[in-house]
Amino acid sequence: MNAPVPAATIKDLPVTPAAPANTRRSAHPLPTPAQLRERFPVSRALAERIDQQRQSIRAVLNGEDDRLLVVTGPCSLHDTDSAIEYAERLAQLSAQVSDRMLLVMRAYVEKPRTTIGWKGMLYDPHLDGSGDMAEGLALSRRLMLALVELGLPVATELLQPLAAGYLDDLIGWAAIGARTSESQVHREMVSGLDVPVGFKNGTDGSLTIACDAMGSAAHPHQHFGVDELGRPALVQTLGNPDVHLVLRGGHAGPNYAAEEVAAARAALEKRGIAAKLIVDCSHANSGKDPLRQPAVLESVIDQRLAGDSSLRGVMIESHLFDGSQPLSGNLAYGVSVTDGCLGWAGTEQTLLRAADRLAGKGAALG
Ligand SMILES: O=C[C@H](O)[C@H](O)COP(=O)(O)O
Ligand SMILES: C=C(OP(=O)(O)O)C(=O)O
Repeated sequence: MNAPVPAATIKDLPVTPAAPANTRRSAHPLPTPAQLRERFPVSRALAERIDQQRQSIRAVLNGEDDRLLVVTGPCSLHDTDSAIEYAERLAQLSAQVSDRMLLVMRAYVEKPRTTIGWKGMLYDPHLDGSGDMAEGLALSRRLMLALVELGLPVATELLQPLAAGYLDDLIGWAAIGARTSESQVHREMVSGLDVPVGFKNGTDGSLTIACDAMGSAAHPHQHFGVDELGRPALVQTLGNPDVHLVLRGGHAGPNYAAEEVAAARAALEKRGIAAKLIVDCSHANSGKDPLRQPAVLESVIDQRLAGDSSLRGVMIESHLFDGSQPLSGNLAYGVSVTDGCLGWAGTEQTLLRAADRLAGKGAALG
């Protein structure tokens, strides 16, 4: 094995002649995670509350608390007012169902795209393609902080590993999306997070990549990264014990029915991974029709009531109003600008009904 090169020797190495300028990109400095955390700090009391929220989520995922974890909220956050209004309503609803459900608000500021499209508040907060990421980072952190201060845990998808350090002290639960579950870089990042993380199955429906992801993320890693000051760093991680599978359907159709859930459970058990499943009621499980999400949730409740205790949670894409709208012209308040969502009225009714059924008070839909 080669001996490490002493720092002094590295300094003395001849400088490589500058490569021709790359005309295909330009770089614009951004604040570091440390700067943004200092600008929008988490108080000690709030940090303790977030830690407690993570413990509660872990208890549900581990089956020590038999409530249903419900991650619900907009497909993407694009304006502060509607996000705050949603969080206030959700906090009120949470108080009504908290004996049967643990509600967590989706606060997604990064969107993975199949090809191209708006990538979320963090990248383009003015919604006009100007790509003001310095403002996007600040707005995302400020808004997420405001949402947690309203009382409920927040959930987000961690898409760009470099962005995680700006937000990961605020979140109670995170997802790795269907398009990135197979990525080594994302698995390494998750292995160093002190947050429960769900890996989604692939867009083709593959469970294998998510199972592989869980195996990898539960292990220690050494990987390339940046420190709090934005400097290149060797990052050493301990492995994340709180990883689990999110069933979101795939190109061949949904995967939330009892038969597919049993197959997922068997796939995990074969690898010696405890089956803690979350069903995403949206995406390929609803055929991208947001109004079909209640039927998916209903099936999950049926399966729970029939004795399937591996189903620990659900995800719902929900906003103040039904549907979605294109990102052009005057935007309607409280309507998603990415995937279609179930409106608040439908969300509240669906969750109250599910809570009643879990409490043994309601009957299945005929
Ligand atoms: O949840 C959101 C979308 O399904 C995901 O971002 C992909 O969107 P797209 O296929 O419209 O790019
Ligand atoms: C993009 C999302 O999901 P998926 O990765 O399952 O497509 C999402 O939940 O916003």
